Amino acid sequence: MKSNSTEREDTPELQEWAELVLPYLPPPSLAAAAAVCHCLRRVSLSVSAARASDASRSLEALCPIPFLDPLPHPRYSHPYSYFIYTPVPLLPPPPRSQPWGTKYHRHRDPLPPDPFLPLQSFLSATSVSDSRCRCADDCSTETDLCPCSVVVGGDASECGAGCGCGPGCANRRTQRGVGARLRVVRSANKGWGLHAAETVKSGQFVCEYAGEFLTTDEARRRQRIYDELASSGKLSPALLVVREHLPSGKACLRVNIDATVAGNVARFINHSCDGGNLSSVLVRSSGSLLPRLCFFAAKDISEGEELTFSYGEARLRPNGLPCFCGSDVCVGLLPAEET
Ligand SMILES: C[S@@+](CC[C@H](N)C(=O)[O-])C[C@H]1O[C@@H](n2cnc3c(N)ncnc32)[C@H](O)[C@@H]1O
Repeated sequence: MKSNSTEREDTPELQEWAELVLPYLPPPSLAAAAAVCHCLRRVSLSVSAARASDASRSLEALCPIPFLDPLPHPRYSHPYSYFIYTPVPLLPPPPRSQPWGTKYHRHRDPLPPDPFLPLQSFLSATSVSDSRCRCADDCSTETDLCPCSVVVGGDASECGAGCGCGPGCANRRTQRGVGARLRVVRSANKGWGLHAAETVKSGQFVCEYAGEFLTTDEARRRQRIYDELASSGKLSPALLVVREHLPSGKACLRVNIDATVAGNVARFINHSCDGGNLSSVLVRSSGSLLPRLCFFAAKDISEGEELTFSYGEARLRPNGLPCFCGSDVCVGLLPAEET
C-alpha cells in the first residue's frame, strides 16, 4: 500500500514542481520537505549537493566556491552554510529568499544580480560631477595618468560607474568578483573558514567584504542581538565595523558592513591574532559615496592555506568568545566590537 501511494506521488509534475520550489527553501524547510515522500527527498538531496558544490550560487564568474567538511559526524555534519549571496554590497533589507541549488542556474551562466542594482546606483552616485576619467577603454593603456588612479589619503582608488573605460579596465581590479580560487572548509572549533584553492601571490586581490551597509544605530542594534546569540553558540555573526580616518584627521567615517544574513564568501574569513595573511584596504571607486572593503594577499599564500585577517584589538570581556586562531601570539579571546 505504502509503495503504491509513493509511486502515485512520484509524478513528473511533482518532480518539476519540487525542482522549481525547493531551491528557495532554507535548510529546516528543505529537511521537512524531504520527509514528505521519495520524490521530495530525492530533489532535496540534489539541492543540498548542488548548494555544497558552490557557495556563490554561480554569482562569481571565476569558478565555483565549494564547501568542504572534512569532519563528517552523523550528528554535526553540515554540507553547507545557509545565507543570501550577494557579490556586491547592498542596502537593507536584503532579498528574503534566493534560489540556491537549482539545476536551472548552472555555473558559467551567472544570475543577473537584479536585487542589488539599487545599491549599485547609490554607490556609484557621483558626488563630484567631474570625478571620473574619460579614458577610452583601459586606463593602463592611456599615455596620460588616469585621474582615477591618483590616490588621496590612504584608500585605493579605482575607476567608477561614470568613467569612460570599460569593465575590463586594469584600474577596476576589485570590481570583477573574487580574484582567486577559493573553498570554504569547516574546522572543529572555528566553524567554516575560507581557504585558498590555488597559490595566491602577495598583493593579489582576493575578494571584497560584501554585505549590507548599515547605519551605526542599526549596526549597534544588531550587534547586541548577535552578541547574545553568539555567546550561546547559536550564530556566527559577520558584522564588520571599519573606521576610516579622514584626511583632516579631525573626523572618522564609520562603515558598518553586515554579512550575517546576506554577504559573499568573505563572511567565512576567520580571525587571526597575528594579523593573518590578508590585508584589508578601503577601495573607493571614482565618484562613489562609500568605500568598499577589499582583501589582498599580504604574502604569498599556498594552496590549502586558510585565509585570515585580524578582526581588531581583543577587548577582554568576561563572556568573550574564545579564539582558536592557533598563532604564537594568540591572546585567547576574539576581538569584539564596542557597541
Ligand atoms: C565572520 S564569521 C567567520 C565565519 C564563521 N567561522 C562561520 O562558520 O560562519 C565570525 C565568527 O567566526 C568564528 N571565528 C572567527 N575567527 C575565530 C577564531 N580565531 N577562533 C574561534 N572562532 C572564530 C566566531 O564564531 C566569529 O563570531
